[in-house]
Amino acid sequence: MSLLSVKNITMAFGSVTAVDDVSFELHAGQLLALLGPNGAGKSTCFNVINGQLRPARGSVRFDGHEIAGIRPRDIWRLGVGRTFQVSATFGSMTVLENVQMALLSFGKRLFRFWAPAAGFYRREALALLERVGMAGEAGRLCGTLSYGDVKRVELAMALANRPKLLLMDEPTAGMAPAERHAMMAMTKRLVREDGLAVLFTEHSMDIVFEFADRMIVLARGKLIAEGDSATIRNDEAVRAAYFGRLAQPCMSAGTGTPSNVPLESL
Ligand SMILES: Nc1ncnc2c1ncn2[C@@H]1O[C@H](COP(=O)(O)OP(=O)(O)OP(=O)(O)O)[C@@H](O)[C@H]1O
Repeated sequence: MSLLSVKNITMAFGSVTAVDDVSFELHAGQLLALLGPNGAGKSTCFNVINGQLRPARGSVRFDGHEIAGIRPRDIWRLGVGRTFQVSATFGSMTVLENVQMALLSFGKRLFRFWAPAAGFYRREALALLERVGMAGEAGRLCGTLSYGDVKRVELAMALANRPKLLLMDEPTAGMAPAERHAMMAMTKRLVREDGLAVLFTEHSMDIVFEFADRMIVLARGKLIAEGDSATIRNDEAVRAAYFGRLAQPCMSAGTGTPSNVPLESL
């Protein structure tokens, strides 16, 4: 059975239908890429799933619960985590303290009265940092880390909630090529080892084709294709609506780095 089942969701802003009757499924232990050109509706889809937007129509079922329209915090509590494009860490706190804060935030709901005695989850925080390859940097201030290392800490923080589903918004944006590769390899390991489900947006097609188990493609709010990399590469609708634009590689918003590589070169 699917962990996440999105059925016929529609979301409009005035006259713009940002997401138009979109349905897809995601299973535990899968890495699913949500693709589409700028303005296709990817962020809107994310925001519907994490509760920031209530869809006009449709259903979002997660782990046996209908979550469309319920509060983001309640969705988070059910096990939907999220990483953001903008940094969510405190630069003046250490790597360890940032992760301890995330654990405290989660722990409060389970051990509200025990939290002060919990040693601020030092051991648990170190274990999470170990998983993302950052235990050796535990004592450093987050503000002194490289961009790629901040992203690793953010991943550890997102894992503190023990999510079953992680939404990752352009996890490799702004990273150097080697960092991008390492980040996605680590994410894939978590997916395989923990049975985590990951839904991610990504403008770098080389990353998507290398790491995603499956991909879905939106164009002007509609889901136009779904499948593995071979299916997506050869899909005429995708080439026309999305990859056709790659003949002139565009720049990824905010990063100033080339966001796409031509389909022909993959
Ligand atoms: N809060 C809003 N108010 C009005 N229009 C919005 C709002 N959010 C999104 N839109 C519109 O909905 C459409 C889909 O936007 P969305 O941000 O979901 O696309 P996207 O695929 O995430 O784009 P990008 O890759 O550029 O982030 C766009 O036409 C956008 O202008």
